[in-house]
Amino acid sequence: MPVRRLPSAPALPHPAPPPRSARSSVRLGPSLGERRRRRRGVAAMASGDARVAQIASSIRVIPDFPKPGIMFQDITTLLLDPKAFRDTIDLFVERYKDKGITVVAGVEARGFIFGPPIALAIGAKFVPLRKPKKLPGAVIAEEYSLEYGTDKIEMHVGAVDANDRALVVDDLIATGGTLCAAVNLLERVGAKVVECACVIELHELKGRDRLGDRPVFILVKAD
Ligand SMILES: O=P(O)(O)OC[C@H]1O[C@H](OP(=O)(O)OP(=O)(O)O)[C@H](O)[C@@H]1O
Ligand SMILES: Nc1ncnc2[nH]cnc12
Repeated sequence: MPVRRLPSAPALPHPAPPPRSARSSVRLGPSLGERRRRRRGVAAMASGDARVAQIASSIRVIPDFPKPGIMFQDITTLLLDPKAFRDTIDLFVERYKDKGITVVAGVEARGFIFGPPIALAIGAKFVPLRKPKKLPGAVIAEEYSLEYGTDKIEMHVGAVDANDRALVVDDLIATGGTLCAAVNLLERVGAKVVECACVIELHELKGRDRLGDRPVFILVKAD
């Protein structure tokens, strides 16, 4: 299998930060990490938590994938960095552990990476929202449009009910179509959607607008 070379994508994008003592206390313009993130199309969301900057710098951006013009936010490099991965899960768990959430719904495929560890840590069940024809039982389905195409997600009937308080987890919000479809599935069975949580927001695509007043929590904003 030929290996595709990605000149703009570093193999190991996690240079160790300099020791605190080596950093200047006076900032003349953006930090080196911030300049790197901006060059690569990723900006840390101003959350005030130091862990977010490291998470942002661990995400690789691949231009023109899967189509020309798309800046693909690749979270697989975040997964290569155990500290960044753990910090990502911890930040979500810290936010949701006392919110009475009974179900974490993860969207295929990348919501299956972040959703289950959050669900286990907060003592909630995990429900996979899957692409069509993958779930064996009776399902309800929602169609939606994407930044690069259309798709559908399905949920098992009976997995979630009107007594549930739900958290929807995915890696990224772009146009908001996927999260909107996920929220619709949960609300159709009467669940209360407490919040949607994503690692990355492509804020220029205004996905939040599509979700109306449903709250979305994100760690990293990308251009
Ligand atoms: O906000 P939206 O415009 O709906 O886009 C966001 C969705 O797009 C990506 O998944 P994708 O559909 O590429 O599927 P995959 O995770 O199976 O590759 C991403 O993981 C989100 O689920
Ligand atoms: N730019 C992007 N990067 C990664 N996943 C996406 N899903 C939709 N747009 C995306």
